[in-house]
Amino acid sequence: METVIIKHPFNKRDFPEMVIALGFFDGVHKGHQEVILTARKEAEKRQLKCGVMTFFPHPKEVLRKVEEVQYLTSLEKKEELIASLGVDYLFIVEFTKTFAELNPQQFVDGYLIDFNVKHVVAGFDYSYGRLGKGTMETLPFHSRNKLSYTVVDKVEDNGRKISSTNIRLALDEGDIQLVNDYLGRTYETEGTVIQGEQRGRTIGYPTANIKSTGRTHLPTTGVYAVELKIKGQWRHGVCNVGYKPTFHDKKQLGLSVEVHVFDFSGNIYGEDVVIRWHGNIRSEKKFQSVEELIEQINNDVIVARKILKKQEKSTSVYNNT
Ligand SMILES: Cc1cc2nc3c(=O)[nH]c(=O)nc-3n(C[C@H](O)[C@H](O)[C@H](O)COP(=O)(O)O)c2cc1C
Ligand SMILES: Nc1ncnc2c1ncn2[C@@H]1O[C@H](COP(=O)(O)OP(=O)(O)OP(=O)(O)O)[C@@H](O)[C@H]1O
Repeated sequence: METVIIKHPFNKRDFPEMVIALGFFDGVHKGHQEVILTARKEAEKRQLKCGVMTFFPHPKEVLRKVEEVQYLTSLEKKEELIASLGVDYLFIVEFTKTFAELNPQQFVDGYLIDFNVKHVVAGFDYSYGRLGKGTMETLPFHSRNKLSYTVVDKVEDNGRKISSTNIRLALDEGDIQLVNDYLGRTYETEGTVIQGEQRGRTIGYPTANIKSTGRTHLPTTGVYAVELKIKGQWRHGVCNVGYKPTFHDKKQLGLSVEVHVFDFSGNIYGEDVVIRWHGNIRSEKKFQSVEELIEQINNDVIVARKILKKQEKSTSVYNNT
């Protein structure tokens, strides 16, 4: 797959005729996979190349609908996932205020027709152009019938749309099961191991304190069964996301993410790591004594091992790397 970064206005380049899937695609969840795989099928049918057009940063952020978007996938991860779906071209269009001002006609002319797009695929709720005024139904009009299109029906779960927004809400509720169901793979976040307070080892549970890379959407505070990829190897563990209320009255130190890796010792400060989130165990609590906390962690480890053993039997194709 070739990735092409587009800054508006861009220097026109010749591309082969193609079918294109349109959307932001944060998380590359099951709904997105359906859209992209439909584009691939349409491309094969027409013997054309298959492209995906996405944007960066998130339009909601540029249009100030939200202060900051916490992403489900970094740009690199999104690229990797889209490539694994057999796409030929990924266009990452820099989303700026000027780009957002393009009306539907200008978007269709400048970003679809000029890219040699012949057929467009998007979901049932996709819109484009200034104020989202262009829809799939207006595409023949705006393209003077040069473009045909396929609309993908809503991919849903119990009547609820599988969407990036609903996955973020599930993370905010610590519902990892739902997150992973919607993604069709296990949720991952990237980070670096940093220095903690060095207390972990004194209570018998040394932890790797992890600072997330970029603007990652973390699960809410609580204890989780996880895998941690260290130096290329996946290891089982248990993770606490929180403020350690047993030791700190207020949220003094900010949010910490720490993983106790089972049967592991070694200095990993400064290492880049990946956390794979497998299941929620409980909420974070303030304990009256360190002994009570240790007793609870002993139990967390047992529960985490059970969850991880169970998931090993049902590993998704995405989880092989
Ligand atoms: C599995 C696990 C569960 C934890 N649960 C809690 C908790 O419920 N409440 C709390 O105050 N701290 C909890 N902690 C955080 C410990 O207080 C923390 O690991 C310890 O203070 C060491 O921190 P440090 O690595 O920054 O030195 C948990 C840690 C782990 C590994
Ligand atoms: N559940 C779904 N079923 C069918 N198409 C979908 C689904 N979710 C997204 N799409 C389509 O995938 C493309 C990318 O959508 P987009 O990036 O807006 O995802 P989203 O999950 O709807 O995001 P958000 O929650 O931010 O609205 C669009 O064409 C959109 O219509």
